[in-house]
Amino acid sequence: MTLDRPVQSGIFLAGLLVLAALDMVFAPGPLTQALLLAPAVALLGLPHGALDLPMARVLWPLTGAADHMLFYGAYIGIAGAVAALWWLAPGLALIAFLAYSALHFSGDWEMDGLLLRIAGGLSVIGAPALFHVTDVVSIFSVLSHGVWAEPIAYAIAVAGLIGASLGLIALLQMSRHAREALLELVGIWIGAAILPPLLYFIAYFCLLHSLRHMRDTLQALPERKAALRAAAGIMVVSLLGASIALGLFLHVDGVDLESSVLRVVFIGLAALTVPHMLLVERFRHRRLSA
Ligand SMILES: CC1=C(/C=C/C(C)=C/C=C/C(C)=C/C=C/C=C(C)/C=C/C=C(C)/C=C/C2=C(C)CCCC2(C)C)C(C)(C)CCC1
Ligand SMILES: [Fe+2]
Repeated sequence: MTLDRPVQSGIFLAGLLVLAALDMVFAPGPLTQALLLAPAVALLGLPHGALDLPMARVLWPLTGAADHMLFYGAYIGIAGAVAALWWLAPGLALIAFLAYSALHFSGDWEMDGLLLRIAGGLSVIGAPALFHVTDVVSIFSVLSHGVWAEPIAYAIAVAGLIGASLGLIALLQMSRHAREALLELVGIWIGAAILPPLLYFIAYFCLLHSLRHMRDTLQALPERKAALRAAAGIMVVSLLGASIALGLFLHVDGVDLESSVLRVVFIGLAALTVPHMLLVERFRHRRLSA
């Protein structure tokens, strides 16, 4: 299966339709949404990061156990430093998370030129806050323990507006790239408008970002079967880590289930994103200059 661009856009749009139908029929509350988010991210989102190990093996000659230990240590060390920032300065950590996420997600439109790249990155993060600011503020409050949740949500709504304006400018230029990106950007804006933020995030992150990244990375890796085997091992370790973190929040901290799930998912992703981004950008450069 080649999973070309029209297929990728189609999977995303079909996912949005399914989630919209689910939302209309069952109207899941915040706890159910969080309980849908966790397995979706675990099954469809985490694997794209699990390919970081095979990617690193292409970037550096990780031959023996010592090289691997060094890589794991650096990866977990960086992720741990980000998690510590959430502990020490949750408001700052949330701002940084949203900023570097917009940058990372903009890579999904890398092939469409700078204007659409910025439009995509800002729209993904800002669109839900523009339509559902109260829901976004309450999720941010859980993540940042209430610190700056409201101004941050309003700030990303403004970023979303800028993203939409840049997208419109790009569309008016009517380039081939703009036409290809059009369906995805329209999907993002309609999805963010009609779906609760967490369901919208499942559709974008699991069905567009993660699938596109996995397809591009697997195509660029020399040995796909070995890469998938390595990624499977990493998945097992990551899921074990996430379960331990969830248990700690629930039993040691006594936080309720919904808040615990939101923290494990988003703070976990925030921590993994920094080493993930560093690797992805390096790999991208290598691919482009090859
Ligand atoms: C290799 C390795 C590993 C693993 C790793 C992994 C597995 C990774 C992953 C990674 C990943 C997987 C990443 C991801 C990312 C994500 C992101 C970046 C996200 C973001 C998000 C956001 C930003 C959101 C926002 C919001 C909210 C929160 C609410 C609603 C609304 C909105 C949507 C706006 C380990 C550690 C084991 C070891 C060492 C080595
Ligand atoms: Fe990613």
